[in-house]
Amino acid sequence: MRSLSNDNNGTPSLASAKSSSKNSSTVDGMDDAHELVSADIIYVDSGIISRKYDEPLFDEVEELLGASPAPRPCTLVWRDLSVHVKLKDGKLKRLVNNVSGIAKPGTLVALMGPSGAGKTTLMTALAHRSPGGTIIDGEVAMNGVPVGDFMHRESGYMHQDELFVENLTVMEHLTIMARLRMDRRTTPLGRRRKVNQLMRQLSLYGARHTRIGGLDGQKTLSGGERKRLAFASELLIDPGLLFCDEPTTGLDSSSAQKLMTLLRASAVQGKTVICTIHQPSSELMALFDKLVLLAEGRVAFAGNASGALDFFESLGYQCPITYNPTDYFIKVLALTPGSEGASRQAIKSVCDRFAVSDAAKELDMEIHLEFHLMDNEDQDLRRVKNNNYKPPLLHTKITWLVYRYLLIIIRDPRVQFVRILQKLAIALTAGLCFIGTARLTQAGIQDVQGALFIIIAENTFSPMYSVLHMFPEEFPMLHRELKAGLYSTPVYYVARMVALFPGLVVEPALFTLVVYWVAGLRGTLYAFGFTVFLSILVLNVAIACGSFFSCAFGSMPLAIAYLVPFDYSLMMTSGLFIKLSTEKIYRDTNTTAQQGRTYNLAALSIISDLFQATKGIQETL
Ligand SMILES: Nc1ncnc2c1ncn2[C@@H]1O[C@H](COP(=O)(O)OP(=O)(O)OP(=O)(O)O)[C@@H](O)[C@H]1O
Repeated sequence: MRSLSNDNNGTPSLASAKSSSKNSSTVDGMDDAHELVSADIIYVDSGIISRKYDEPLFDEVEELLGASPAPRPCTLVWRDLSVHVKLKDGKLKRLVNNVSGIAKPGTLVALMGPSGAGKTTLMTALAHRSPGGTIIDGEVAMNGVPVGDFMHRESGYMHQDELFVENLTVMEHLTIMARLRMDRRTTPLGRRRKVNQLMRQLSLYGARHTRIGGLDGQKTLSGGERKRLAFASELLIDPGLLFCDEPTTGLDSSSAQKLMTLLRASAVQGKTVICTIHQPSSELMALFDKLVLLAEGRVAFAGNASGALDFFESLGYQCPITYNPTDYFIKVLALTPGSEGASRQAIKSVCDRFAVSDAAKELDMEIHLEFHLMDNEDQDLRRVKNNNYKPPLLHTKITWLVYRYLLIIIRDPRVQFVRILQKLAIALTAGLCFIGTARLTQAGIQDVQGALFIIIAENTFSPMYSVLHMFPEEFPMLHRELKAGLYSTPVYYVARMVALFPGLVVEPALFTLVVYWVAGLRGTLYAFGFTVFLSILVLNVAIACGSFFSCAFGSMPLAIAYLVPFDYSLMMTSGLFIKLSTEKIYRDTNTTAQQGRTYNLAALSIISDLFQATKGIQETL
């Protein structure tokens, strides 16, 4: 019988890395020090997969992840877990179907299955990070406590597609994350040490001043470095439980190996690591302790990787000698194009057979025991134990978020410079048009009105449209950070607005100053000050209006489509073009109108315009 093993001694990859790492420094040596060589992992015909971690391998773990204190042991257990989403037509779609499992401290669990099997859905449900609109049935508990918001501080979650504020450097990102995530009792020195330690351990120290995304032509982080940075961000709080969604996707085999070795090291340290992974090589697979195979939202196998070969063989699925076993399992569990019905039947049969297998019964017993212990223990006491974490204070979060947004604004001086130049150019052009004409005489009254209109219009339309992209661009990261419990929506909003504030004052003041002075409007301090004050207010209202539309419609094209008829109607009725007092009164002549209800014609036309435009846009979209 064929099976997988690490090496002839049953000694895993980390141990094999030890000798080679002796000559290299911890900082830069990690890249070559901890690589597995293919000779370390071979197929053997012993009949049993004998990959064991007999030795705790603390030396190697320390080299990889430093001498941090052992994490709090975390046992995650889930029973009869089903996940549904509500579709647009109101129907429920089941993505995960009645699955149960357990992940214990010090184990690295592989969650595998064909694309669309429900791996990410299951993992987000276990991590208490499911997107809104998801309906979860069943039980999930960590260390005997049903999962809840505490999962944000007790667990780390590495997403499949990592999102960063691209303008920041590695060090800035980690420093800000440390301020937003770490316990508020940690001293500044402790935080700095942690950030530096993680950068060294994850080979990011050399790139600490490199921008994550950078501008054209600047050096930016590689795919592997980005993944390691995401990993470092999660390790800041030393979570006992780590979820990793396809951490190796997009990496070459060497970078994937390094990252998986780090995850292995985390597990050896005592963490519980659950990781979805797509078709890992035999070398990578050898790093996992447990394998969970999902298909069509159901468990097709759960247990030691060795057992999977035996289980599939017992069903008549003999893995060809030339095949990587994990590739073979996925092939068996994937839908075959053209014969989906037969594939579904075969998958159902595998899942049904696993449900009544000895491995499943053993697993059930373990799970029941965990829940039984949970029922018999004082949950309040457990909660108190879990609640040792003190989150950063509100003002700390706001301050560091403001710092982050200010960095984004000033990081791209070219844009700021061009914006200021543009403002000055428009102000000069407008002002020059009114030189010598904007006098407070009967002849000059139209020009004064024109100059004032330019001041108001420039402080309304361009700022209103310039913020439309802001929220839709930030939504993905905002959602993720809200889900991770880093801050709340009001904290985000306050920080965003505070960061915008300098621009909200400087820009209108500068513009008004130039137009006012060049056009030669009334030269008293009071008149000038009052005009600047009104421009600032107008600009703030415009920004608020733009923000509202960008939040309400979620995408820039949609927000523009709704905003144009809205601001057009407001402009028409602003009093400059039509005096409201001269507008006709519309009197409704039907029954209810006879009671004397009157409507302003302009207001009606705005509403009707808006509805027409909205209808047209919705039809187009
Ligand atoms: N909000 C949703 N509405 C409808 N279907 C959804 C929704 N979210 C996920 N699905 C469907 O649920 C199934 C499982 O999705 P999930 O992302 O968990 O799969 P996965 O196993 O992680 O796949 P992959 O390996 O490709 O990332 C997929 O068929 C997906 O299309």
